[in-house]
Amino acid sequence: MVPALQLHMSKTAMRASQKDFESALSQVKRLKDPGNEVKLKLYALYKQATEGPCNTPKPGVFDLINKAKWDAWNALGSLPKETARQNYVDLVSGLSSSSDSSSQVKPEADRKQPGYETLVVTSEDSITKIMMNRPAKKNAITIQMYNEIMLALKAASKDDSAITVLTGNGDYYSSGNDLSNFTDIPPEGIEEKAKSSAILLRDFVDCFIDFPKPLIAVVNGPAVGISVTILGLFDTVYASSRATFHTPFSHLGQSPEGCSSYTFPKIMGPAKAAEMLIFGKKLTAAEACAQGLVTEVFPDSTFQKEVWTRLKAYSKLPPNAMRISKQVIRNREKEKLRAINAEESRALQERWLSDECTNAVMNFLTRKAKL
Ligand SMILES: CCCCC/C=C/C(=O)SCCNC(=O)CCNC(=O)[C@H](O)C(C)(C)COP(=O)(O)OP(=O)(O)OC[C@H]1O[C@@H](n2cnc3c(N)ncnc32)[C@H](O)[C@@H]1OP(=O)(O)O
Repeated sequence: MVPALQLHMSKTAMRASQKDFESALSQVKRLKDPGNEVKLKLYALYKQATEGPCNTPKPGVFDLINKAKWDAWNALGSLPKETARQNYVDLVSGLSSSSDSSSQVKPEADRKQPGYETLVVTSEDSITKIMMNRPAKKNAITIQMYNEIMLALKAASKDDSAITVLTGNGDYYSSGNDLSNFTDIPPEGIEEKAKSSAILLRDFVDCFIDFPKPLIAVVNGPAVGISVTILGLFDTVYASSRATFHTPFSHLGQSPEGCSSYTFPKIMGPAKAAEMLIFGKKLTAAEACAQGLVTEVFPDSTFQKEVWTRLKAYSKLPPNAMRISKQVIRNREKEKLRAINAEESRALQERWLSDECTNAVMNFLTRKAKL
């Protein structure tokens, strides 16, 4: 870029940002109480934007409020003042843009793409959003929903959106595989059912392995089973503080899928992965974040606003650069992931024929067992 033009552009951007910052400062006074976590975030960004990195002495352990403020500011490290100012403006605009603070999203009937019964698929602001839409069944994934998610991902890989999001409608992200999928046995028998389910599973997970654009999970509530395991194939995972992460495979007489037998030990180390995948330990959002499965946790009260503000900003980045970056990060693992997916699907095909699995599913369907 011509240096003079570059200088002009950056000065304009900084001036605009300073103006936005001042208006955000007055806007923030009119907001209803956004809760302590957001207030701390606002405080930290304000201090960073106006004074730069925190270099004041750390308050004593009993000075709880000032220590919390200092920690929040100090956590921003050497974030540049301009970026802090911009983040402050984005956060305030997200907080003001909608008065709806609930985690339930109303399906956007007017903008939704036709042809899906179990999903609401929308494309707006260079973001394709695929929302699982069986809230009364906790977004349990039926055979139809697996097929529709694959269709939606294939369409999103070719549309002009820059990023793609998977999320859930209602209080759950997803309760995983719909256990009544196992009851629809074809005339060819149970072996045939297990075989076709293994093929479906392999094809479904391959779609995530091969997805070419940045893929983001917006985990709006508890996540179970396959909705958790495939998170290792996403590029970013944002979670509400209400979300939990649970893979009760042994309880169900089953074994891990979604390449989690490979991605989880890689992400969180073998010992933590084994506790989740073998013993079914349920993680809170904070624990999942500490272990690297989740990118960032947001307070439930501001989850939708904060996440969508962030995603709208990301979706404005150059789309080709984002795609190439993803390829560079992921491509060398693709063949390996496909082989792991095939192996996990084969193991499950056998598990689905076991007494352990049949009894666990029957117990759930006859309401003798719940997680
Ligand atoms: C073909 C490819 C296979 C890939 C392999 C995948 C494996 C997995 O994903 S394993 C994980 C399977 N999921 C589960 O085991 C979860 C089972 N569900 C539960 O334990 C509970 O429903 C709950 C803890 C998720 C929620 O409990 P609660 O808040 O008490 O709500 P309800 O149980 O009353 O649920 C409301 C409604 O939704 C139905 N439902 C919820 N989850 C599922 C599910 N996974 N499969 C089928 N149906 C589900 C539940 O039966 C209720 O229905 P109604 O009784 O008709 O209201």
